[in-house]
Amino acid sequence: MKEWRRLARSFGYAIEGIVQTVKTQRNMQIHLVAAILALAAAWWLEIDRVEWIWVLIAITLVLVMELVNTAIEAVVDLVTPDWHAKAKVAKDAAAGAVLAAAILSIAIGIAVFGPPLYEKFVG
Ligand SMILES: Nc1ncnc2c1ncn2[C@@H]1O[C@H](COP(=O)(O)OP(=O)(O)OP(=O)(O)O)[C@@H](O)[C@H]1O
Repeated sequence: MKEWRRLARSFGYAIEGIVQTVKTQRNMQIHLVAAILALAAAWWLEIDRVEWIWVLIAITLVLVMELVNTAIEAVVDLVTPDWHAKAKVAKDAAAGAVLAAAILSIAIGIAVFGPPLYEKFVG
């Protein structure tokens, strides 16, 4: 019973981390809006099961990277409020990870939504 309570508490902290990131990080809010639009497009264009998996992977990857980026930013700010070359390396690399995930997501979006959109609007 105690184990279950500990597990539930850890789960609560994880949810808190996600909620806090959504509330404080503008980029996370942009990613969420993009994710909702992608899900709506997936439903509207009736993509198949494998395409759904790719869309869900793309969405999750970007959100995960933004969470990790936020965690790294917080730790760096905690360690050094002053300018530091290594702080720059850490923050820029974390931001680069988000960018790489976002570029992959755009590529997946084009591959999945491109053909059915073309079909719908161009014929
Ligand atoms: N302590 C620091 N030392 C050196 N460079 C820093 C430091 N803090 C921030 N930077 C530089 O400024 C950039 C922006 O940092 P900041 O913490 O404002 O992140 P951000 O990208 O604006 O994050 P967000 O808007 O998601 O909160 C970093 O990518 C890094 O290049």
